[in-house]
Amino acid sequence: MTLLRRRKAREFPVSDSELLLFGGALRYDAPFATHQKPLVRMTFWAMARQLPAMVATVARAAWREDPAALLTLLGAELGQGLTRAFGLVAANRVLLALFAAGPTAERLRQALPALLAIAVVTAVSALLSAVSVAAAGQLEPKVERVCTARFYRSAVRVELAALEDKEFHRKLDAGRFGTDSVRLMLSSSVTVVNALVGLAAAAGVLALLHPALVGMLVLIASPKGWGAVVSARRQYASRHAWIEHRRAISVITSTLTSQDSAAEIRVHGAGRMLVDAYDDMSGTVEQEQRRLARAQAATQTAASALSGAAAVAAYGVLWLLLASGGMPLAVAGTAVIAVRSSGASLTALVMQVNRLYEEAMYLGDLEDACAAAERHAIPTGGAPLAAGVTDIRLKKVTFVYPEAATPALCEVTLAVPPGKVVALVGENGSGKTTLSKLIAGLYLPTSGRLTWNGTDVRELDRDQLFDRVAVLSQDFPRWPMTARANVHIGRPGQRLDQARIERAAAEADATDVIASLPHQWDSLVIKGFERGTQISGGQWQRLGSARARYRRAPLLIVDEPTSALDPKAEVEAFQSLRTLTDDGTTVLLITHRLAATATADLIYVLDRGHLVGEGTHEELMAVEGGLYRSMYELQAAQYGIGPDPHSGPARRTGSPHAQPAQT
Ligand SMILES: Nc1ncnc2c1ncn2[C@@H]1O[C@H](COP(=O)(O)OP(=O)(O)OP(=O)(O)O)[C@@H](O)[C@H]1O
Repeated sequence: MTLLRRRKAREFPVSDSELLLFGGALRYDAPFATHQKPLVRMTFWAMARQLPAMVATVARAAWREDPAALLTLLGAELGQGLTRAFGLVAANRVLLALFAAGPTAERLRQALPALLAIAVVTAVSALLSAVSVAAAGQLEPKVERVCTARFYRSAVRVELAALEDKEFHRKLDAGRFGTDSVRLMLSSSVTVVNALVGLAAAAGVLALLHPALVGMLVLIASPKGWGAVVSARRQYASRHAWIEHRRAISVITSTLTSQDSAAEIRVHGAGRMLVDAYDDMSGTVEQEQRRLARAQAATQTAASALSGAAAVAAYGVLWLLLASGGMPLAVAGTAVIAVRSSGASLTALVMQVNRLYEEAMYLGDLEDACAAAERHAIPTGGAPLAAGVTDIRLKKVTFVYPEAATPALCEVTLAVPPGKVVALVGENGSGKTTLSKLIAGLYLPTSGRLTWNGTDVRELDRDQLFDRVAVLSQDFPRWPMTARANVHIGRPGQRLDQARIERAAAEADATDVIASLPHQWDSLVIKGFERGTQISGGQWQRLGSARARYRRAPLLIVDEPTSALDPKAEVEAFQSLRTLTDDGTTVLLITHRLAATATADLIYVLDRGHLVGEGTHEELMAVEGGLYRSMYELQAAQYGIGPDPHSGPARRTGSPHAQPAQT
């Protein structure tokens, strides 16, 4: 340990190919990587000092989930320690009987009860070991499941605004790597406890037999312990170093057989260059492994030599004690057995302390992430929201993204009348998507008031609000599941209803897409798996639309719902949106296709976060020099159409906002 502590952290060579292809070693940018350097620099004894705290952390987690299993596990481990102590005492009795004076048959008869005791103790120890394995098997997955579920449950309830904070996001991301740490720590803790109890049992028995024997145990075991610590630390540091080279190798080799790079690999000759790079990088790994093996062999030899010298010294003292009559032969024999069995416990202890310390860091991340996620959680409960109605109003709503210099929305005042198609238009970055996210309750206004049915969104029960909203965003999730599950996940709280799924697909014009899949609804819409297939962007858009329709929410927010559709499908998609209002659904439509917004009941025009116009298409077109009119005319000129698009069915009602508010 001192050896590694005194030396500066070893720099491992980077191959020429890594320099050429990656500009140096290929290091992760992931949050867990930040632990690797401190871990390698940490001394063994500093880690060992934290051992009680680490074992206590994992014991607390286990106690919370299954106290009975934890007690069984502890009992079994302590019991094994006791059986080891009894075993040594019994071995001592056997040796006493065997070394006593008298005929051999008599001595054997005298040793028989102790021999039987050894057999019983061995059986009990095996039984306790089985109990320990069973209890650990019950406890480990349970503790892992509960910790993981707690983390993900907290993570999915975090306010969207909190996720904008890079530091918070990093913390949350780091938590993911701690989800299996608690299980690994539990298993390491069991080994550590087992080794400690074993060592304590051996030391206790030896102290009872003769105080000098404890010193002898320490003397012989110390060089072995030193060797184990140095080897474990070196192996650990080396693994972290060559893992970077391994990673670089696997990044390269994965491209060699990939379909995406197949053409360039052949035509450009990239394959030859990458295979040569593989050779070069593997050489670096081999070199590091050779160095490690030589260093480990040297340490092992030094530890064995020291241990041998210590053994000679200790056995010399033993000889003197025996010769002077200060110690019976049987006691010396027992000491030899105890020393030999303690060696294995010591090595296991050293190996697991490193492991425990590393996992404790990840578990610390998990605890931090859960605590942070709970601090930023969307509140549960709040004012109830009446069913169905979607009377939504914004009064002087301003919204600034965390860490943003300027507001995304400035003092926006508008109303979303129920059962209408309301369009949000404006140039890129004008605030349309942000506004829709505020209406959906995903962000809370920085200032101003946003109400649903007269209640401020800050006071509302947000779960009830979410329940009233369906979202079809530009970048809607493409779930790596079956086509059926991709639609059903739109309303996961209700029982899967195949007839409703098919209706939603028909409304979204997705029936033909499903029919064309190799296993229809059971097809996995992800490539590389059995029943898996890849579908096009437009087909995905229809599946996403089916999901939003399956949800059947009073407010449907659609953000560029047709960007991947062909022209015919696009016209049909906009027409079918209008039919949704038949059953009172409010549609909030965000699109740059102004021919489609022209048929909306009400259009809001945004410009750099400000509301600069509202009204029907005709009203907004009547505003000379207005933003809407200029945008529309620009698009119309491209397609050669006039001011009245007639591209979809006419609105069935007049404008709810007769006053154009172009500013
Ligand atoms: N997560 C974010 N963090 C910080 N700023 C953001 C974030 N999302 C959007 N913005 C900024 O807020 C402003 C409004 O963006 P928003 O996405 O609402 O515009 P948009 O009108 O929907 O644009 P587009 O037509 O390109 O989809 C832009 O200046 C954008 O850069």
